[in-house]
Amino acid sequence: MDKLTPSQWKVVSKPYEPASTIKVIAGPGSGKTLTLLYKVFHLVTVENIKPDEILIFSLTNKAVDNIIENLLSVFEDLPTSKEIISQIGCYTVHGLANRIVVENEGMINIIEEIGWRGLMKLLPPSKRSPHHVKSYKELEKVIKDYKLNGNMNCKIKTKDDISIIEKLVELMENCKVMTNDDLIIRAKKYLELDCSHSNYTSSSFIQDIQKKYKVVLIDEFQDLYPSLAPLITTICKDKQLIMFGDTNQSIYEFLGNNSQIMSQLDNLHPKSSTTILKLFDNFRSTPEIISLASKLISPPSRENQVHRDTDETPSELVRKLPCSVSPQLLSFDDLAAETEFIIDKITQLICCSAKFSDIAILSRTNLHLTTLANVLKKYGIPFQKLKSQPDWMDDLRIQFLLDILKVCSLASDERHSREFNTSDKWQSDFSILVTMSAIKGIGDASIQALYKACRLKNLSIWMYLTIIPNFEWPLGFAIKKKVENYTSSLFEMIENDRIHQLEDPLELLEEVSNITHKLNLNPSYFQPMSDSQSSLEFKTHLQEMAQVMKVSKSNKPAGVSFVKWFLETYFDQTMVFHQAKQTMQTTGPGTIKLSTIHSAKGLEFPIVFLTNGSMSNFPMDTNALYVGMTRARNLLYLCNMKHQSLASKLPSYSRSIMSNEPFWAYYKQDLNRSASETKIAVEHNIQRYNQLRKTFGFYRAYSSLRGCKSVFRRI
Ligand SMILES: Nc1ncnc2c1ncn2[C@@H]1O[C@H](COP(=O)(O)OP(=O)(O)OP(=O)(O)O)[C@@H](O)[C@H]1O
Repeated sequence: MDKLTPSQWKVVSKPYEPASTIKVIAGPGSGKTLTLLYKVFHLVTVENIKPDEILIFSLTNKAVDNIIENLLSVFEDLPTSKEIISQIGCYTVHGLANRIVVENEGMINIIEEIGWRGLMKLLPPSKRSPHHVKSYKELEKVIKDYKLNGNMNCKIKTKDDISIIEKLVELMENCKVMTNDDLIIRAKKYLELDCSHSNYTSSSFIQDIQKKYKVVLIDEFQDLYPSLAPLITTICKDKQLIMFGDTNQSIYEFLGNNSQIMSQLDNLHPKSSTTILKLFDNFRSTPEIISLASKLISPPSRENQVHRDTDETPSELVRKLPCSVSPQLLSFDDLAAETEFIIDKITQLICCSAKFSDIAILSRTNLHLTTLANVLKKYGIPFQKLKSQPDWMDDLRIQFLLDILKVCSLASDERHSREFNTSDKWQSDFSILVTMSAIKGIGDASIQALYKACRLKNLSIWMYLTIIPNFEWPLGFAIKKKVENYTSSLFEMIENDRIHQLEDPLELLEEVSNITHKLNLNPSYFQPMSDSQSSLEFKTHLQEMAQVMKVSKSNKPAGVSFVKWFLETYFDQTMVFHQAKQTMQTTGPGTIKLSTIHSAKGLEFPIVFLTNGSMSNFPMDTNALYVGMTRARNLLYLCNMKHQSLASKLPSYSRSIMSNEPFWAYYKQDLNRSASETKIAVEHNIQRYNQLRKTFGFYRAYSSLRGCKSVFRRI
């Protein structure tokens, strides 16, 4: 721990005190995460706080992954390190809420794109006009507004409209379909249920939160938004709350103003038990990068100023020496010119001392990253997309398979409880509507007529289809045939309870894929997945899903059906698996990282390309730009970045990066790499680059690159 600075040590050594708050304000690269990790170490080894009395949470999976991974190295010298870490509670806010709700309600559905599209089918055509709700995204917003405010979005205002939305909300309720906001509200409700006033026995996790945890650490407090406040304040009250953050890196303002929740957290414990500390240093970026990035942020406000108790002064801000290369601001006429510049620059860097794994390309949109990924692929440059969740979970075809699994599992449960009037009797409806909506030829009118008939008979859709003779169904002959095909494809799984007998993940996946194959699905429902790479991509995603199923199988408790266990826990299991896989990938030959700025939060890279993509006419949000810039340790290239604070401060080109030997010596030292052979290599590197430049055909791009010609001439 001797490497901690005095200001970091001040945070770490502050004694444990119940019902108190330590707020640590810390700029990018100041060692916030490192200090949090050592704080946990100190709590366990010096303050006698047990690991299972510590709860850490953050908003993003990335931040949580980062903490878990680094805790291992902080505790590695202790013989029981793995055991200690497994006892510390480390969650995203939604992961924690999910655990509370699932422990109390069993399987729930967090609604995704395919679910919203299914719900959209229940809107009468007249309500799907530009004057009403024209896309599933709009429906999502209308329902969110309705649930939050009880009143309607301006597009839906008549009584008739309201009753339609009410019915959709009721369907969601019955089928335990939740948005992320619902999840948070529901978790808070369970936390507040008082055992003494009801028959309710709180789950073990709730008891842990209420009674066991003594210290709650929040990383990246600037990411919290107002609707999380009730849950978070309930969890943190009367514990020692230690929170780390930097308001300049607040990039979730679209979810609500961070200052609202912060004022509630700031006032959670009495002022006399609240300490504000600050970390000053920047260990990450070169002074050149920091100097440009600091132009974006306003000077610290009085409240955030140096705390009386700190030993250091802000003048100690930058720990690294100048590197002699300034960040470069470039503008391009079109996307092709920008991407060719990036490829050319990567070629130069790789021909010097950089590895692919040193480089990150950050953009604000996923769409732009996909374009860049295609270009990298074309040039054979290895890359990896950093995502908050793995690609397979975003694949609509996989979401469909998961929905079929849910139909089978839930409808089979309903079959068991037919005699009893349990609340579970409707739960399969949502997944049935979603999956039926994807079948070729079953139109919205049929779906609506069927759903209405089920409501009239007070039966779930599956019960209606299996109990009521088909001549009573309010459907035309051709549609009846399709619906019959649907029920007969699923019949064996549900009515004979085969779904709960299948214990082998691959067998289960095979059977459910066969069912899907029989359903004659409408390919347009799964757009934009219909291109030539699509089936290869699907195969990869299926393999990844199968791997997660195997992990799930390996930790399934006895006496629970595999499908139930998998559906309840696959989200958490996937995250563990995803994280392990990303760590493994860093040890290979190296890949360039592609990431949105949001997904790159909390990470650092030796070289960063920050691009605004096709949004070049729109200035980037200041905080997002600040976060992006401060991910870079040594080299920063800003492409098409329009911002008032940067425009007039365009630095001139630095000398060619390839022949800048002092820089490469600096670079290797910064990354603890051997400094030998730098000198001999320069000529050779330039030759190698020239060869690659010819192979890649950069001369063609040369004429279309504006502002970059000078770089080529100097080589
Ligand atoms: N006391 C220290 N001595 C040497 N290096 C340090 C020290 N503290 C932090 N670092 C290094 O500084 C870099 C940034 O640290 P860290 O990732 O913890 O910063 P952060 O404040 O969480 O940044 P951000 O807010 O941008 O996520 C890391 O490479 C870390 O190892």
